[in-house]
Amino acid sequence: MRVAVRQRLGAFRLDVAFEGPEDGVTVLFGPSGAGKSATLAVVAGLTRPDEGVVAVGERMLTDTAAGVFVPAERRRIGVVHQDARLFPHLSVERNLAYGWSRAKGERRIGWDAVVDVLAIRPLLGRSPRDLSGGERQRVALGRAMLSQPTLLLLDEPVSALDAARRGEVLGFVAELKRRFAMPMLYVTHSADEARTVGDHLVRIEAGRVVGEGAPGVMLPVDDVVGEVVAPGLVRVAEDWAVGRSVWVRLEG
Ligand SMILES: Nc1ncnc2c1ncn2[C@@H]1O[C@H](COP(=O)(O)OP(=O)(O)OP(=O)(O)O)[C@@H](O)[C@H]1O
Repeated sequence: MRVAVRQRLGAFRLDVAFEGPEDGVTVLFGPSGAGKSATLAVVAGLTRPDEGVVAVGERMLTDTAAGVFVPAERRRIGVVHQDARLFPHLSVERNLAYGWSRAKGERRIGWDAVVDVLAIRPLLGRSPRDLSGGERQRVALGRAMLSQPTLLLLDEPVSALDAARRGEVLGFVAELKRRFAMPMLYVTHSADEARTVGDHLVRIEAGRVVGEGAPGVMLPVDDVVGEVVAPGLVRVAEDWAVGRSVWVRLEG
């Protein structure tokens, strides 16, 4: 996956460029207002950048210089939002069937495989209204996967859940990745989530990429507790200090 776009949104300027693995999770993380949603909208094809490219594998989705812009509904991108957005009047099974029916061409991702990986078989006859938040997110993941996406966008998919459910759903995301090798773009403001789920982390602030790397290499120290040992120098716990690049925000 490759994203390199510029877009002016009122007074805000988005100017981001990053690449992510074709069979892993790229996490876009950063504070509120950094431009995460604006980037997702460009990738999903909901907005057109002023300039730049969005590509998944060999497939060019946006290329302003070449006049390429694949409309959102033909991008074959699955999206999971913070709130599952299931159809409340349809059973879990029919919600999944909706995703399945949206697939075009060959179905590489099987119905039973998805249902089993996400452990949602016992829920098939239920109404989304009777599900817990974590269960709803699992069904939303299933519906998105069954539409046979070539890219899965996860927009703060666990932000509305409590800590225990969060871990559980993140485990299912990891399992989907393992089972169905595909690119995923995961947006969050949480450094913790970024480390847990990401293969490649992209930190954005004020519309720009300020650092990227593998979780073991890059240390997104949003929430670090450290000791200021000299102006501009903060010592953090030893086991934190494994990375090449460390972000430390100094206060005062
Ligand atoms: N259509 C628009 N017109 C003007 N400004 C916009 C538009 N869309 C987004 N912005 C601005 O761009 C900035 C980035 O917004 P964005 O929603 O992408 O941030 P974010 O990182 O997703 O934040 P959050 O974590 O709060 O969702 C914000 O300052 C926002 O007000």
